[in-house]
Amino acid sequence: MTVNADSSFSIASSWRDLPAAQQPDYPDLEALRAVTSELEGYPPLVFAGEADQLRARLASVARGEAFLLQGGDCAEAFDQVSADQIRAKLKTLLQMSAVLTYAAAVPVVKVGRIAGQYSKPRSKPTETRDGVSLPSYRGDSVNGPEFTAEARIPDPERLRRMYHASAATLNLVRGFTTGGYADLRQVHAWNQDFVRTSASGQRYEALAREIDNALNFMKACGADPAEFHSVEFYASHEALLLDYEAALTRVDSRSGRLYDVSGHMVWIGERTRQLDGAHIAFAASISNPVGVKIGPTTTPEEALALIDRLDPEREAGRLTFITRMGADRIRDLLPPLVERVTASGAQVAWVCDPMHGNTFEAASGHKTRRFDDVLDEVKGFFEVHKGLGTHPGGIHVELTGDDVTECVGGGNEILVDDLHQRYETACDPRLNRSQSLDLAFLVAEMYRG
Ligand SMILES: O=C[C@H](O)[C@H](O)COP(=O)(O)O
Ligand SMILES: C=C(OP(=O)(O)O)C(=O)O
Repeated sequence: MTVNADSSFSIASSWRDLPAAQQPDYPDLEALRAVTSELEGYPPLVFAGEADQLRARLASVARGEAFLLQGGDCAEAFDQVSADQIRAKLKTLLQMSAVLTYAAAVPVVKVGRIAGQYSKPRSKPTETRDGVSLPSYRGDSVNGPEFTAEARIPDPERLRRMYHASAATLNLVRGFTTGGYADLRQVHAWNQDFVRTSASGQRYEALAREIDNALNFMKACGADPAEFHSVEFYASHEALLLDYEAALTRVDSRSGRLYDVSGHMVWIGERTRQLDGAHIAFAASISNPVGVKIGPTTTPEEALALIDRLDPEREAGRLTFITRMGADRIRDLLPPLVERVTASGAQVAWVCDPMHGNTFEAASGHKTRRFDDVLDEVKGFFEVHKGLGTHPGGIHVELTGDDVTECVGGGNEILVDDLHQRYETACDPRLNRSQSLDLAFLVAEMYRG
């Protein structure tokens, strides 16, 4: 949408008159206003031109020419903004991307759930422990995870901390991805601490040797393109807290369009994608590429209505549908959606989130997911698209670079009894590094097949 600077405020805030689900109940609205008006004056975290570039990359995904790898924490946490944590996540994504690019021979668009993924929609407004009920933890951008009444009060100061944590993360990500660390000649270095202990690390090492040989061959032929020395990497998060997202929405001086400069891509979650709600109105007002989570209750009519609202011009790259049906339902629920959307002429990118439809609570009380279910949902996703002749455009996964024990199964099998060992997520269970690499190898096989 093109606007002039004067009217941008009213358009960026048109969502304010609409019902907004999952917003914090701030006790002090004056304090909220003070923080958001400061945020309005802060520098953008990303540039509109970068968001446009990602939009062009996602258009390739929608057209069947590239594959999206989108992944990162379920919930980032302020106390985990450290070089080690950020490097570990990036390393995992780079390794997965190397596997997919080389083994599936497809360009991979790399997008982190990173530098802004601090807000969580919750199923229940309260959490009860030993008979005591407190407001649910909604991500570090809202309240604290500690189970005390004080920590659970929504505090607008946390929005400012989210901005700074995102800026620091993005700064390091930019350094790593353009400053030599992501050079393809580092394929072995990304695996260094991993190869001896894990089967997936060893499998990766064999693939890295092949990549090395290919690079040497190309160099000997005189080809050493710039693309091998840095990577394009983009940041995304759920646009959940509309006060924050709106405060970071600006008019692009080049085009007069509105962009949410808190991240390159934002998505609207399964719990906030109401057609007449504030989140969809907000997403419709910005020009970033946007995603929408599509869960098992989505009807083809709803999917088409979402396209009308968010992608009225039917431009490839603008809209990504991130499906999260559950392994046992995807084969039944996805085909009618894909068929109707394809028949409508829309060019959405279809991406599979195999995490959110497969969560269960173990007897120990840990929320977990079975690696086999995750894999089966991705398999179902590929089967459906193969059957319909459409493009399985990518995966969207919750993962970490650390050796956590949050999801069960995988090559280095984690048992239900192991979950307590390193269960560190702030919200939902993530694949660890070994499980993430296992998944990348299996997805590469499916893609090739
Ligand atoms: O990550 C997604 C949601 O925030 C999460 O699944 C909600 O979890 P809950 O059902 O425990 O609230
Ligand atoms: C909340 C999330 O997912 P969904 O909206 O699909 O439940 C998420 O991806 O963090």
